Amino acid sequence: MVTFPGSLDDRDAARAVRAAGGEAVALWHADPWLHDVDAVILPGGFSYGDYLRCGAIARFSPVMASVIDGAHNGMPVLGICNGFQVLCEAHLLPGALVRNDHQRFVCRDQTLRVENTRTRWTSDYREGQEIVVPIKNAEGGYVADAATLDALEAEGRVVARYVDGNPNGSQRHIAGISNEAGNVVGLMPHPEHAIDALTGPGTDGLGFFRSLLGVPA
Ligand SMILES: NC(=O)CC[C@H](N)C(=O)O
Repeated sequence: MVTFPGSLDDRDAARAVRAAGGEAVALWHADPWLHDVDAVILPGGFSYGDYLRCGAIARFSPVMASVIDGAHNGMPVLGICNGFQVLCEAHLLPGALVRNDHQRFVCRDQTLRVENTRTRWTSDYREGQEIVVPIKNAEGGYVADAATLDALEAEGRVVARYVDGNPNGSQRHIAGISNEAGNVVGLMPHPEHAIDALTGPGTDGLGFFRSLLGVPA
């Protein structure tokens, strides 16, 4: 997983990878070499202090040129929260994330419905499964033009949707989407904070990391 200046959840993402049975490799924003990893996670946080727009500066980090190349060649990439913002800024995913409609930072446990299990990051879930993971952001409202939203729905690329209330005004309650090939996924809530019943709302988040490893539930 990549650390940008201002990343916050890189170590939790690494811990989630290890908890799922994988090996976590630390990547640095200024180093374009991906160290032969099999997949990349862009973690949550406040890359470059959220200046300009969340993710807008991180998108130009040296490492992102390699991530973009890899993503186009089928490498699995998961962007969590700030990572989702970076993926949209990098045009690996369509649309944008804007300030929450209520203009406040939100931090709570959130129920999601997993809508698409045919991605590299969601195959461990059942279609329609409801999971609870934390959400914590200021700019989490997913927006796109109507044609893009219709295409995402028609192609089954809405990966997860908010249930029990929309925490940020996201259009069509979208919590996460994938690219056409399903190797790139962006998710606003934080599955890496729900991998240990002792500290999280449960272990529902582990499925994202297990999916990648093909570990059966
Ligand atoms: N938890 C996060 O990754 C926060 C993302 C971003 N800094 C925001 O507030 O929207």
